[in-house]
Amino acid sequence: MARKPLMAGNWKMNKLPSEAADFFPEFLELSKWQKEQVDVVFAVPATHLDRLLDIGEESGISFAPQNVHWESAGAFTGEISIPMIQDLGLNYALVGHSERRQYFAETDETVANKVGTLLSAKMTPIICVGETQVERESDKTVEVITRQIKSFASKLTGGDFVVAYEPVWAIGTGLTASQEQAQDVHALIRRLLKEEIGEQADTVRILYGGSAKPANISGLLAQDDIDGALVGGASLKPADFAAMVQAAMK
Ligand SMILES: O=C[C@H](O)COP(=O)(O)O
Repeated sequence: MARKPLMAGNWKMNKLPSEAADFFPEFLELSKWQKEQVDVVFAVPATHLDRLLDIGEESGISFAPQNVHWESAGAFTGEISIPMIQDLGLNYALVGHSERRQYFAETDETVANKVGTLLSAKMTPIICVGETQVERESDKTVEVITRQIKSFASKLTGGDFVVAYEPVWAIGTGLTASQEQAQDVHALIRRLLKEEIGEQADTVRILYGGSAKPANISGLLAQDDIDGALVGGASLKPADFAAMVQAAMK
């Protein structure tokens, strides 16, 4: 089944709000991005979102928060709600990134709650899963990915969502999963989704993340179940991310 590729940048905690807009003219010029061919999303710090609305409107780029809370409002100091994001007119939100799981005590349960609230709000979660180096070396990759996918499966009651497979050992390390390693886990994720949601699993986009860059993106995108990428470091450089979006248009 042909799925429209999705190239997502994750800026993490980088760039100042006043610098953010400067990125896009160069990116658009270099990428010659055709929005009919590839979707482009940038997950940026929440402080940047409001400033980027005009660029999103003019270009068709989607902007997204890197995290949201599952409750709609209340006494949750420091958190951002899904209605706040929707009020800006945004559609995507990143959830369950391994850095949130590792440093901010995000659990399978909180990820599932966020997925449920986003889907109820008709938004599109980009749900991150992935094993650590210790888990891979002890042959626990299948077990961990299965647990993570099943943890939010009961929330998948309709609506669009994206899964990002990010082996934790490949994030920001320069180590990339080989095309075969990545394809094996992507195929596993699609099989697990099929058990939960049937044939709709064939329409779900599964992104690869972990030291994806211009030099390795084409090989990854050539795999049957790799429908795009979630890109950290290389998404901070207009020329690098432009080259990756171009690779996804071929
Ligand atoms: O969300 C993006 C990932 O954590 C990948 O980051 P990276 O491309 O810098 O390895």
